Amino acid sequence: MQRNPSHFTLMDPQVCPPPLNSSQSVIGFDKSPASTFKPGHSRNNSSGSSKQSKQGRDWEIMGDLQQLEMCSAPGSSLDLSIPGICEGYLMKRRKYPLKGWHKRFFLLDKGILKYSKTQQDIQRGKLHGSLDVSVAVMSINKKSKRIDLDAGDNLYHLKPSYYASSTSVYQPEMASPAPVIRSHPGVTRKVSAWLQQTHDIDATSNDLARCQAELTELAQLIQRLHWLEGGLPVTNTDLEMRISMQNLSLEKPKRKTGKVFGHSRTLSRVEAMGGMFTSSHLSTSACTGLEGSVQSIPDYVYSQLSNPHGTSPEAKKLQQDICTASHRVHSSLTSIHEILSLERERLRQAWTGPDLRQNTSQQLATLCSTLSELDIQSRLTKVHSLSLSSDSSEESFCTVLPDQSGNLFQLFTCTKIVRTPSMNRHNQRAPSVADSMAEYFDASEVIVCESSSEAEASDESGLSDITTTSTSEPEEGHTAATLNYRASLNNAPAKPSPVPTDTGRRTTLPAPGADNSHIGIMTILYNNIGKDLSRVSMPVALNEPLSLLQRLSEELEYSELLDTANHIDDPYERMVYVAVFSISGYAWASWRNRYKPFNPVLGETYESHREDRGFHYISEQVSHHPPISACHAESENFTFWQDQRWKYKFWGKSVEIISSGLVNVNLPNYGDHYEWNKAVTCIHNVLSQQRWLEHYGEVVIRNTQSDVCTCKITFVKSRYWSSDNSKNEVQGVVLDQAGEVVHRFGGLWHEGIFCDTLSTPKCIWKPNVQPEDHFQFYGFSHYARELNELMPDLKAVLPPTDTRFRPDQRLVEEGKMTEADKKKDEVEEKQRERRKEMAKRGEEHVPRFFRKDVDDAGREVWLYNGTYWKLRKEPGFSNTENLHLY
Ligand SMILES: CC(C)CCC[C@@H](C)[C@H]1CC[C@H]2[C@@H]3CC=C4C[C@@H](O)CC[C@]4(C)[C@H]3CC[C@]12C
Repeated sequence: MQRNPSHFTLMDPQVCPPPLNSSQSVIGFDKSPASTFKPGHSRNNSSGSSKQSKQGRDWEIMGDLQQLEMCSAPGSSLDLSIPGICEGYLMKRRKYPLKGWHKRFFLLDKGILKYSKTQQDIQRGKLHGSLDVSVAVMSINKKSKRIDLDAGDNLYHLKPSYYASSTSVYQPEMASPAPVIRSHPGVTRKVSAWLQQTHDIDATSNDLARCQAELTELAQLIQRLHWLEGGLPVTNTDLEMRISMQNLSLEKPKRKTGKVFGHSRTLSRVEAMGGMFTSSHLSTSACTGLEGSVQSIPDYVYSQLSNPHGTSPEAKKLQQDICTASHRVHSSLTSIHEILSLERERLRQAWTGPDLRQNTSQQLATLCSTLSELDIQSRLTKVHSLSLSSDSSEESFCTVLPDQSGNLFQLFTCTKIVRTPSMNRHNQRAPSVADSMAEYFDASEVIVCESSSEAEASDESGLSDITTTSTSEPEEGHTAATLNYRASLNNAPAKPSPVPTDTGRRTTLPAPGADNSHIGIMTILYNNIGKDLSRVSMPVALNEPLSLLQRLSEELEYSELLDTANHIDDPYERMVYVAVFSISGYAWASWRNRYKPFNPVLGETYESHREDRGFHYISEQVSHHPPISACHAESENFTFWQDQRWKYKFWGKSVEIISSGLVNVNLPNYGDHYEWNKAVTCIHNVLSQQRWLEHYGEVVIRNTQSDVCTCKITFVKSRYWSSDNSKNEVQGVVLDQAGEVVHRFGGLWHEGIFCDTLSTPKCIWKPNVQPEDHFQFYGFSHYARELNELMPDLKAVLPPTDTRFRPDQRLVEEGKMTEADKKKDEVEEKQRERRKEMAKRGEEHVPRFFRKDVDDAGREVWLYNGTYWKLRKEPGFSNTENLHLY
């Protein structure tokens, strides 16, 4: 199996500046072991380039489109002109509303792909969306003729229209081989703008060309003159050779001869003169009279030529021509010089001017990290495809990446990971990029990651119909409604919080979050290709001081909504409150995109006993393969439980997190049992610092105890123009048995939800105000800051498996990153040893506080076994046998 990235060609060194090397790749690259980047690749090596040989069965790497382009000399058959407009119908996948493939008119112009329902719409400027292809990662599945375009902020799934439906019109222009797309992302655009302004440079090159022509003319004239005199062509070497043959010295002449040979004396004559010819003949007293200086050979020739003695009229004419030509050359060169001086001055002014000076270093830093990420990303994809080359189960997926300059594309293979039941356990394949992302996010060993084609298959099978919604496109109706909800929310009076705000707990963390912007995420993945990633320790600087178990408990931050619901007699209104509770659990996402939670080790627990809120919560990591966190909370007003497992889809720039466990709530006063799925969480631009999170898809809430009503909530995908107003929209309806809308509500999941169909329309929920210094402290809310606090009274009663005792997480909280890194390795190593030991004994880990069960629909669920709080009370964890995980 080939995993060596060494034959990777990213750019042609002859034409382009070479890509950054490891030490340059990321500005201020960190010193952590995981981030030492050793590409060791040789450039311009054919094995990684153009139309790469087949990798595996269906795999093909087309690595060097850009090279072809760049190397093509003027006049070669390759067309280097700016591509024209490319347009036509394509099928675009959408899952909500009207799930399926929809025919859309696409237009690709200057690297921007726009689409609309019809050509007329595009012409009228009525766009449905647009995407900058130059910044997108393109995956091509040759078999199913599918293209996925992931531009970080936008994700398109496309296929030619004639594949999708027989009724659709065949569009030859779209079916023809895809044109090589050249585009101009940010910097290139600026440079080209600069170049366009410098028209004079073009004039300079014209001048130069003219100069060259004149010089050629001059040379011809000289030669003609020479021949006219009956001589042979003269060159420096020629002359030198003859001089040396004559044993002539070019040194200072010893004596001065009064005799001056006329210009018609040629070297052939010199030769003929034999010993008579001395070095003094090279001293042209007629020209310089400088006895002591030795002329250069061209000077000599020139002086000979310019000697007017005994010239024929024809020779005279030639001399004149030579002079005129020389003058022309001189004036051309003068004007070139002037232009260059002017340009130099312009550049100097621009450089010393405030604009550029201020921005340059920042721009450079961004540019460098973008370049390095692209570089690494491309290599990673390539290496990844190589690592899978012996696996025959992949389909032909081809990833097209923009190169550094953004002008051209490089094609690499990506993979389809076929999901087989055996994959959940001991599978033998090499880790994939997708897995790597999964591993990276939760440091687990194997997570199933769907490829796009598989996602489609699962779509079509109706499986995860709701949860895999990745293209819940915004509707015009949504916008108008959201505007109204927003206005209502703004007008709604600020409600005093029903839970006491002063909890007596800490309001800040011991230390601010470490800056991790220098950590190249792709670099980490790249460095660990081919390794078992569970054995690779991720730099702890990427972690926030909370574990996923604690993170899940954050979904109860607005538990008062359930308290209220448990006292509402009207089932429809009750449903509204349950729905808004489910939305409130997503509010954290607008502030938390820079760090990842700690992945709990198997058997890790976390309790949250909130007397102020009237509930107690317990959670446990019940499975490591696949990672499953189970939790359970109880209060007099509700019971809340869920077991979450998630899959990742890595599209090249964004990661979609698809949770598969259901969330459950019981309201004891009415005997209700609500259950609902989770929306998809998407981390856009995951590899860069412009990362942002979005939730989208449809969530359906059912009451398993009564079919009086159901609720549908839509997390609307942001629009392509992505103004802040169109982000984070959410809207829902409560439907009665007949499917009639009883209530409507909506708003933004980070700003609040308004319901206008209640007898008194009202704002149901607004998130708590974020602390002012939240950016400094991991984006944590007041609530999140309290989660890892270890008060002395708690310390005495907690089991040693509680997350609060995790030493690495505690060190991160204290800002001691180096120690934390070391401790994290130890904790992970301990977990591996425990696993090995158990395997040796043939034992399987049995969770302590949860048991596996099967629900009415036949799904595997993890339910609380009711022992935690009892044991905690009697005999107390200090008197029980506990696991010692850290
Ligand atoms: C590059 C890194 C540092 C970016 C940050 C990644 C963050 C945003 C990712 C990493 C792990 C992710 C979490 C993994 C699992 C779940 C459970 C699911 O039911 C809701 C989403 C949630 C809670 C995810 C939210 C986003 C998350 C926290």
